[in-house]
Amino acid sequence: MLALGKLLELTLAGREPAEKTQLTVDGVRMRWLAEGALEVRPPEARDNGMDVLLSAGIHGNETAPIELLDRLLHDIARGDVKPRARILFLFGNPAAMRTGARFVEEDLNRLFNGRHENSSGPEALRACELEHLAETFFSQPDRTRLHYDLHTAIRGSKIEQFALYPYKEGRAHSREELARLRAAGMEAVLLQNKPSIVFSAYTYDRLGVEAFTLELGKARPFGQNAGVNVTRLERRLEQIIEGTEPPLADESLEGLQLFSVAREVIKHSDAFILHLPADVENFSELPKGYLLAQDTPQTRWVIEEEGARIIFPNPKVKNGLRAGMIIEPVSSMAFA
Ligand SMILES: O=C(O)CCC(=O)N[C@@H](CCC(=O)O)C(=O)O
Ligand SMILES: [Zn+2]
Repeated sequence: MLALGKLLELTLAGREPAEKTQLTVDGVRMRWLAEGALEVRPPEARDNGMDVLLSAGIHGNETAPIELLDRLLHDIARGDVKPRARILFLFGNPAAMRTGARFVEEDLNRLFNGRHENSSGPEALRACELEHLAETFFSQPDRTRLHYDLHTAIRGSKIEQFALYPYKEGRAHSREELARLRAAGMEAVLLQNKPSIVFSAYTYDRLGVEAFTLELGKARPFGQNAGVNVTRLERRLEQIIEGTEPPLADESLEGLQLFSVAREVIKHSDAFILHLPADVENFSELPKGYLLAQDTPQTRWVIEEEGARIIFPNPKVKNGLRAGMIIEPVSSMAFA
């Protein structure tokens, strides 16, 4: 296999490849761009006009998606997968991946859309670099643009695999993309209703990409991901890359649950208390009237929404950051 197919090995070892560009037997060009960043380009005659950014390891301890991208890249380097799309593979936070930690100094996925400018640690520099890599990759005109930022969650979940769909004022969420997510095995989509500072929100908002954060299961160390079933996503990614995907208009949304964000719970101070058990699962239901969290001075989050659920509860985040999201169901009729 071509040495550049071993991007994960290079990244974990903190090494640069001796040769920065290599060609597969099928004439697919692989180009190492920076640490954890590799561009794959089909021969011009085979290029189908699609640009796909696949990122993982934005949180260093979320290894199942990293292993998935590693397998895809091996298959391309061996010539077993023959891309018709241009692809940018990104391993987001190599330093955190090397230590198996979510981050080194601060959460990389809270530093996009300009937030990195207020900070100077390793993650701020990396967020800036990732923005530039994505911007350059998506700078070619008149191409179809897709970004899947792959994650696993800190806790278990009542709905195992789901996507978060960023928001931009005046831009509609796409039914075809929802159908593609369903076909890729996602069981739910959370439709955001305000701008955000995560990586997928940057590519969606600033670069006009159809972009999503995908949650694939529970975070575990390398080699311990047998419980995270990414088969449907992996097959779909191969189809997207090879340009063999069935027409999206024919795909149904059946089985896809839709939610929207009712409220974000922001931790303001060290006095923040979250009234949930430590092992609560994502998508757990919250009854009306329930005191979910409190903070000073006199800030209380009491559940008012019908059918409310919690995702990503985390009282340990830094002050000023999201400590959970209260979400509510949305009818899929809007996309009928
Ligand atoms: O399990 C958790 O609490 C966090 C899992 C995770 O990393 N989720 C992403 C979601 C990004 C988004 O809002 O699109 C994150 O929190 O960065
Ligand atoms: Zn994550």
